[in-house]
Amino acid sequence: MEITRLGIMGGTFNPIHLGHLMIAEEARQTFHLDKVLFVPSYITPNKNVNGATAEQRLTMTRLATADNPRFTVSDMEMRRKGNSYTVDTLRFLKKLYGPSYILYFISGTDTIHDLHNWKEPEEILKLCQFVGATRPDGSEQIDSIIASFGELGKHILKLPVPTMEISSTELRRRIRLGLSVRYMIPPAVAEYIRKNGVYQCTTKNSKIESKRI
Ligand SMILES: Nc1ncnc2c1ncn2[C@@H]1O[C@H](COP(=O)(O)OP(=O)(O)OP(=O)(O)O)[C@@H](O)[C@H]1O
Ligand SMILES: O=C(O)c1ccc[n+]([C@@H]2O[C@H](COP(=O)([O-])O)[C@@H](O)[C@H]2O)c1
Repeated sequence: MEITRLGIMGGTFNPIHLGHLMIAEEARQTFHLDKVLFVPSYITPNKNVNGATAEQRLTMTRLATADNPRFTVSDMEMRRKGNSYTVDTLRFLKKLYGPSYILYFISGTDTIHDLHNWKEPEEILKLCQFVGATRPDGSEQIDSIIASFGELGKHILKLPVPTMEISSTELRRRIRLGLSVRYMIPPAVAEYIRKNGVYQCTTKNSKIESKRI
């Protein structure tokens, strides 16, 4: 049986940035993934999402990944609607592709810290290898979280990556204030944001805030 290693990069991607692309590429290389599927969430559980529509987040994800032949985007969570639970996405992919596919869910360490609060975390670890990007200096303590899952903890894989202090929250703030986001997001995404006025709040307060900078 020929094995295919499929990476799944789930995220709100509000907007997608170089931190996301970098960890996906590092995971692809380290775990010899054949492909990485970017899956923008429709509704991220327990997260307030504002500033861009689901459709815009999907479009930006497509623009950001278009130049990498190993990256593709799926709108499966958008089509499924409702809360985008990772266990549902993994079950769907496992059923679609069968046992010849090994699934690698790619995430940041902050995600690993929260994994116990997700829907059916043990089931998630049965369905995939759960990759957690960590700081290269090893300063993050995720061993106790790995141990807390017992035998299933072996499905959590540490991936040391260069630290990139970029977040979508900070990017939305910068865009609102008219600050540069160059070298933080792909140029095609920056262009889309500019043309469509995404995240550019037009309220009186934000104009006042901009003037102070
Ligand atoms: N700079 C980064 N380096 C490594 N991993 C990251 C980075 N930014 C986000 N991630 C990881 O990418 C995944 C998707 O993240 P998400 O789309 O929520 O982006 P975010 O920048 O964390 O967003 P927000 O600031 O809105 O919370 C998560 O698992 C998160 O841990
Ligand atoms: O399944 C869950 O319970 C669950 C809870 C929180 C987040 N997730 C998924 O984790 C990914 C990253 O989420 P976030 O909050 O970092 O944007 C995204 O694909 C979410 O759908 C999944």
